[in-house]
Amino acid sequence: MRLLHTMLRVGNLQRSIDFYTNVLGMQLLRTSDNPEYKYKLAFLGYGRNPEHAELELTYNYGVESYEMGTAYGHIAVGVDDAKKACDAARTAGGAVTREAGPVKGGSTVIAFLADPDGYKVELIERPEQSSGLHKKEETA
Ligand SMILES: C[C@@H](O)C(=O)SC[C@H](NC(=O)CC[C@H](N)C(=O)O)C(=O)NCC(=O)O
Ligand code: NI
Repeated sequence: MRLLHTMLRVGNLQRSIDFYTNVLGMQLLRTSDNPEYKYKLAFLGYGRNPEHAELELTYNYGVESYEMGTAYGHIAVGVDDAKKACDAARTAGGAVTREAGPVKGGSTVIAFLADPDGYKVELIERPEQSSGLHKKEETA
């Protein structure tokens, strides 16, 4: 098996496409429209399945917002420099909700953005080289 995508329901498809491309540097991979069932899809990412997991954005005709609830956490994006990524995000109109800094209880530098619908996006600095998100992290 392999992880293919994560789906988020959004209130304005182009607004979200603009965010994930202009602010987070993703590619718009494909879109589709399903008039029978009244929804549109956009797939974005840093590459295509199966090598890269993708983000699936779903727009339901006429639905401009959703209750975020308390269950959703975040999607995470690896970056070379979290502070620079936050500065670039701000310049591109993105909202930084947690400035770059070590994760609580660890040394890996993280930051958080909010996308146009309020979904949180975690930026993790050089996850491949990080000494661990938490002091007592153990590889399973
Ligand atoms: C392309 C594939 O990755 C999909 O996820 S499409 C699956 C399809 N999605 C929708 O219907 C989206 C609109 C829906 N109103 C929603 O908000 O989820 C889906 O869930 N189909 C259900 C089925 O039983 O086919
Ligand atoms: Ni899907």
